[in-house]
Amino acid sequence: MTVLLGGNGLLGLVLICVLVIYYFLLRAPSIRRNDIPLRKPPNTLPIAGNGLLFLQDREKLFSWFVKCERYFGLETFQITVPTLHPGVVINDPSNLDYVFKHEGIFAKGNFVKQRSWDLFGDGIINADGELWKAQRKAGSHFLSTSNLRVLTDVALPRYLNRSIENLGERAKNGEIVDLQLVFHDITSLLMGKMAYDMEMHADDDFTVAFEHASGVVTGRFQNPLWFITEIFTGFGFRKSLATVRRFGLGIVDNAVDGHRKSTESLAQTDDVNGNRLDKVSGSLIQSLLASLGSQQKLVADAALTYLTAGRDTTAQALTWCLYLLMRNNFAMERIRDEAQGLLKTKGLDIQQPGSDGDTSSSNFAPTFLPYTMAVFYETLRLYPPIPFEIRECEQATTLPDGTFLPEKAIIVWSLWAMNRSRITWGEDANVFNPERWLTEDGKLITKSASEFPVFYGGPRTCLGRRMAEIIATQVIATMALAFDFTPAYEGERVSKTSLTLPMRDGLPCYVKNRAPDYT
Ligand code: HEM
Repeated sequence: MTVLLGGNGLLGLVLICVLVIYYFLLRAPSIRRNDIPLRKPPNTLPIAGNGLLFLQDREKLFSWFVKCERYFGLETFQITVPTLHPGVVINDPSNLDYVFKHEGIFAKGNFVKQRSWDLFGDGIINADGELWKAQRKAGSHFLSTSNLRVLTDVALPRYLNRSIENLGERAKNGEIVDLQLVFHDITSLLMGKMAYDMEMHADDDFTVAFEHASGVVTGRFQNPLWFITEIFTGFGFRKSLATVRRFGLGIVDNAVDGHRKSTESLAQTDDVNGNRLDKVSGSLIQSLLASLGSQQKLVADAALTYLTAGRDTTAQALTWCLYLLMRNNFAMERIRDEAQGLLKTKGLDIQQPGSDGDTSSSNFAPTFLPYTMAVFYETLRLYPPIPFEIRECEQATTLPDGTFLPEKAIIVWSLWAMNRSRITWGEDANVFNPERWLTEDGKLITKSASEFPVFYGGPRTCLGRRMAEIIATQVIATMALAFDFTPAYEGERVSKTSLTLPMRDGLPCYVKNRAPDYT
């Protein structure tokens, strides 16, 4: 025990006392199915339950969830962590469907909010009721069809072409390039400009601080005594939070200032695309200001939550996608064939980049590239950017499989494990196989949210799915046509501790120009 707590004997003693008090005084109210207690994972300890397991490295935890899914199949099983309310793990899509459809019963609850409050405050991910509605409405306005057209026609080609030019130069110099940073920069610039009318980059102070804070918050879900250990270890966290908060308030100040300036002088130029982009710029933060009023801290929370929801998830998905494509050259070649074929049918030999974009980006819209979309979905299946979900029962309820859950019970599902289920995905569930997403005549197969929950489901389904898909097909197809990528690392890549799924140490690779006209 003392080893677990970094050799601190006093903390070890505190932990043992808490465990004993918990065991004798606060034992869980019962979760059951047909009046029988649920099965527990093998190796569940008498007092510590599964608590020690959650202190492990996340890769081991991911594997444990996969092992449990193989062991229990679709059966809901119980987990116990000292000091916490009783919990279950679900793997059955019909139970998940029930969760998605009963938002009022399965809330984030105190369990999630207490841990993530420092980072997200009342941002949409944590908000309920009117606060949630107001932020969702602002987001729907930002992600409207007309704004997404500006993304496709102007913003994305502009930032993607700049990135391709830059990569082309670095390729000529034989540099090793971290693709995770490249993708993060594209999504930072996109979200920065369109949502907040600010120039944002992947390596600015805020991003580094946010990643650090996100890692600490994730640790809180694994360590039931986080509020004690953070007294000793939380200095870096508090520093990161201060940077994050400063940045959030900076977004709000910039928006208030920008709004004043733009209403003073709405100068239009002859640059039609530039004008289109300028009209959309900052539309998310302006909508948030309009709907949440003058509460600066609240608007800042909302802005930061949208930023991580939109920017980090998408950049991470692209990173894992290129990682998988480097390991599966057959898929890279098929993407190239599909993209070339599409350009030929449109009478374009190769897309013209480097002109600050603003043209032809809709060539690579998701509907025209089913194979590329299949690769993207297969990536999200194997590397879901949000790998775990946790909810708390606001009231007692019974799942479709007959599992009774008392009020306050915790319900967990691991997308990492569900997406590797042989029952749902077949014997080759662990294998990267984009074909599983296509019909015999090459059309994209759609899956229900409960079978493929990477974008969540029900009323709180991801608002930015369409945006992510537009960015994905455009970036993947363009990169595949422009460059050959070779790994500059050995072995497999894993993720680092975070609420999402960043790749640990990035994705370093060698880049070679394919089409000379690209640079
Ligand atoms: C591949 C990329 C993406 C994935 C896998 C993804 C996944 C998810 C998931 C799983 C949730 C539910 C989170 C929770 O409440 O626990 C969610 C919510 C959300 N996502 Fe995404 N997302 C992606 C991209 C985006 C983009 C580009 C945006 C645009 C800004 C966005 C905006 C949101 C918002 C606003 C919510 C909160 C919805 C609500 O609570 O009503 N997402 N997303």
